[in-house]
Amino acid sequence: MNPFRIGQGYDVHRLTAERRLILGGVEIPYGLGLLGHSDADVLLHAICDAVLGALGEGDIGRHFPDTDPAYRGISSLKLLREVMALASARGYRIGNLDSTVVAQAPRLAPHIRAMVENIAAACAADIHRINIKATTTEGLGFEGRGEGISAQAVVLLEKISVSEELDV
Ligand SMILES: Nc1ccn([C@@H]2O[C@H](COP(=O)(O)O)[C@@H](O)[C@H]2O)c(=O)n1
Ligand SMILES: C[C@@]1(CO)OP(=O)(O)OP(=O)(O)OC[C@H]1O
Repeated sequence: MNPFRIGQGYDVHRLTAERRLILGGVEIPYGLGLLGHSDADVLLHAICDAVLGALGEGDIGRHFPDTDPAYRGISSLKLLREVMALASARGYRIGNLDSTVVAQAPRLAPHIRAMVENIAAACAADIHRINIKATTTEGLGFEGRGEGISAQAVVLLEKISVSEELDV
């Protein structure tokens, strides 16, 4: 049985007026927010896709269709918890998770710790297993023009050993 599974995820959402900006489950004060069927948390969507990829379970749209009213406005932390329940049912937990948010603005550094804590809690993982980076594109491309925000994530899932499950 393979003790490790690796996955990657990528997502983009458009910035628009009259939406709140939510990244990593943290509401960030900004004049614009991300457009989507859910809360459009682009970072959590990339992470969900990375976990689903590691499990060989397709992508977020397959599990939570954007045609289903049940997911309208939903907190993406709930989606991440559901994805992690699937991982746990298969006997996997987060080995480590690394991610990058690409945003020209706002400045995300002051919010990274709260995002890490939210993601660690949703994944039932130690905060030291979760890393979030932020970068601008120096004004280049759609993120640089402030039209949208993208995020990328890579996750390593590790098999929970039987002895650990039994706590012996
Ligand atoms: N939205 C952002 C983008 C970047 N940061 C922080 O600034 C550092 C430098 O970014 P560059 O794009 O100029 O390389 C970056 O490493 C982040 O720490 C940020 O907080 N919010
Ligand atoms: C998260 C879901 C939930 O319906 O909707 P959106 O917020 O539109 O996000 P996107 O990444 O475009 O598609 C995935 C959907 O599963």
